[in-house]
Amino acid sequence: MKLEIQNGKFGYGGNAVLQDVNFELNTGEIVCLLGKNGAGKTTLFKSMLGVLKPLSGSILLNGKPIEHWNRQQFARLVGYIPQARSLPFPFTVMDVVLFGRTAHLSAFGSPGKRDRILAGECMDLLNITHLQHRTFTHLSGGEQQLVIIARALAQQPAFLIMDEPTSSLDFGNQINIIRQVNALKNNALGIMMATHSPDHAFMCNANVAVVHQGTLRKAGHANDIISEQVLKEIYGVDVKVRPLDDTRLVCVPEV
Ligand SMILES: Nc1ncnc2c1ncn2[C@@H]1O[C@H](COP(=O)(O)OP(=O)(O)OP(=O)(O)O)[C@@H](O)[C@H]1O
Repeated sequence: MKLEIQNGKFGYGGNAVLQDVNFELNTGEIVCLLGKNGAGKTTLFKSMLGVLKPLSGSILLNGKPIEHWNRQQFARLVGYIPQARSLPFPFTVMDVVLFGRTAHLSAFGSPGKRDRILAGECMDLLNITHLQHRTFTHLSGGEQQLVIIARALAQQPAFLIMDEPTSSLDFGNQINIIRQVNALKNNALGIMMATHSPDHAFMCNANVAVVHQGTLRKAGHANDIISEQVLKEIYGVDVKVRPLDDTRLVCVPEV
């Protein structure tokens, strides 16, 4: 399956944030999206999800424009993990994770035993089973983020769009999410993940796309794209890119 942008121009009220965007995400692929604050990563995601109408150009899911997809069918195939923020969900954690099953239920259906088992498995993967009876709004920001990720996993989409999923997580949970992302890729999901840590792209052996100067560019493997020069150009800081072993590179900022 393929999620594709053709000649996309995206923005607000007629003002373009990004233009000349051509891109494709395939199942079984991880693309890490880099770009400085305000570059347009969330704008790109909102456009790919059909929440923000493109100023021009097309977004296609399996060759069909996304506006022609039935919303429930689209939601079965494309999951979204928004940037961490306090969502007003006065529900239990189990209920929030079960919301991920909504697109799979019939019009008036409610989640059944299989949905609850799946929700439980997703919570297990993220080590949050002990939170299942807690009220979502009473959790810490990082705990809420893990619940939102579990909800997206319960959706069992073909594509997962993740907007800085690790930003509010402690070091251990960040690594757990990166491991989950790698496992999902092996299960043939297509994943696009915005991150402010270029090392995530090395850890995921991912492809990289960069939002910079009003467009999306440089799609290729992390080892080919992420260089000291590119990081200086994007973030304006000096970073050494060094081999950790035969295959993996790491970023070491100069301070
Ligand atoms: N609803 C909106 N109306 C008008 N302009 C907006 C709106 N949302 C975002 N913008 C502008 O679009 C630009 C891109 O914002 P966006 O949120 O896409 O950046 P980002 O790359 O996700 O940033 P960050 O890394 O800080 O999350 C910014 O200049 C922002 O001010």
